Amino acid sequence: MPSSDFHLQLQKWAQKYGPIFSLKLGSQTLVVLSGPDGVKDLLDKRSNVYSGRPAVFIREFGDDLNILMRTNDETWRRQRKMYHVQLNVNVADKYIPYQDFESKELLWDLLMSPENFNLHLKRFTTSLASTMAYGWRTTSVDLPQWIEGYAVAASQMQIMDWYPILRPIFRRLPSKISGIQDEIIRLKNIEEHLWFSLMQDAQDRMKEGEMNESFCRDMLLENMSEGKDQLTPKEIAFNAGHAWAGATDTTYNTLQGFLKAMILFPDVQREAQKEIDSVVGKDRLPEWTDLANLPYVQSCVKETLRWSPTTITGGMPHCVAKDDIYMGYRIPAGASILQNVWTLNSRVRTPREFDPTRHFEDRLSSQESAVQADSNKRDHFTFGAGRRICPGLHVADRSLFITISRLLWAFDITPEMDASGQPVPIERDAITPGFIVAPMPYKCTIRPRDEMRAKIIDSIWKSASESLDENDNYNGHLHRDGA
Ligand code: HEM
Repeated sequence: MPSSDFHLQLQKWAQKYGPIFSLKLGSQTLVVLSGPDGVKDLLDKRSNVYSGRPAVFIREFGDDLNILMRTNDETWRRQRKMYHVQLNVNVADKYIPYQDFESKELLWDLLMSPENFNLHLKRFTTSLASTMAYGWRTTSVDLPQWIEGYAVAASQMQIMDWYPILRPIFRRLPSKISGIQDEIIRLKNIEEHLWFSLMQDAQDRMKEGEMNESFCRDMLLENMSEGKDQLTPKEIAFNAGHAWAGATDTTYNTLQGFLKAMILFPDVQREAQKEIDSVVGKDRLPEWTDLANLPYVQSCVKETLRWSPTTITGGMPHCVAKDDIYMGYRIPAGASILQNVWTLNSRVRTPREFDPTRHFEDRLSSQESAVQADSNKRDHFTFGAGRRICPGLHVADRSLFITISRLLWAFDITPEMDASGQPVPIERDAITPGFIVAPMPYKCTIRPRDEMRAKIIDSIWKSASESLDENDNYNGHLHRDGA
């Protein structure tokens, strides 16, 4: 197993062994799907047996309420249903006022200090996620560090995933030898306390009559009505927390990929700006309602998700519930099923070219595209598949279109120049290691396209920020007015 560029090794193996092959990790089997048909035939069509999650060791600490990791049991079904009810295509528009507002601040931040573009993108995505999850904004980028702590602890314990037989021994190790167990318990306690206090805060604000929409508030309201699929308070607290976590890095990394593509493919940037100028004009920002009239920009969003997939191996593997046969191969019960997203997204002609025209005929939303009967026509595989497909994809579609169209309307995005006037080179395919990846840090120059646009950004942000209270938070009118 390579310690870096795992996706490239998977691609090589797919070229050698075909669209389905397996790896033996200790005593465990990992089946790798690298072709659209395998994804459709197994994860979609046989979703009754391919929708579990592998029993990774870290799940044994705490109550296993992280929906991404939980297997598809009764609790997952209720948790997932709540996501569906609150984030489906008919209700996803309720978050547009937040996307509108936060993207206005993003434009203004970039106007003021473009050299800090990465920090601004991070604040933007974190704040967007916290407003959608809880209804309050994040004005700084000091994220809870325990999320990263988890990733480190989980990777240190990977051997226990490959050899489950070692788990009882590991659990008996004195903490001064293992140390990791204590660290995980500490992180779990921090997490639990945080999710509960945030939910409590949402409840307090509801009592005070606050009107702002949020996933947490809407779950609490939904749960008050009679129904057989009630969630416990702890399940609500964890659902909200994991919506926040699920929405943050994914959107942040995807936007970093977009800016990088614009530097590397200036003709695409110009073409998209031309479309925006002819449809939207100079005097106003693009809106979600412009989607149908901006096919090239919508194609840029699709191409960003294809070209720079943050969930490069599908986020978290699925797990198969019983022995199965596919294309003559036996897939054993309990095997993990990994979506080789990098390879799946690279099956097009000239895959490392950022070419929105390949999506030009495809006006489908991410959800519609992901369930197309002809799986070869799917725009990309970055949101996963089957019953575990990302439930936040309608919200993500809106966040990405609103932000990308506005960045293109407002700015020219170009490479940074060195002292001799030459562009600082950027390695096209360099990405961070891990399972949720981002482009390796790069430099770029972001300038308003003209003086008038700079003035418009300034005045739009000034008037938007008038709707904030003394704590820089929404004052409750934001949603109702859509202002
Ligand atoms: C560009 C943005 C995003 C990308 C690329 C992305 C990608 C993914 C992927 C690949 C999965 C696993 C799918 C599978 O197992 O087949 C997933 C799961 C999930 N995503 Fe997203 N996501 C994004 C945004 C969001 C947002 C905005 C939210 C919430 C508002 C969200 C919430 C979740 C949740 C809760 C799960 C776990 C679902 C389950 O295991 O049943 N994601 N996402």
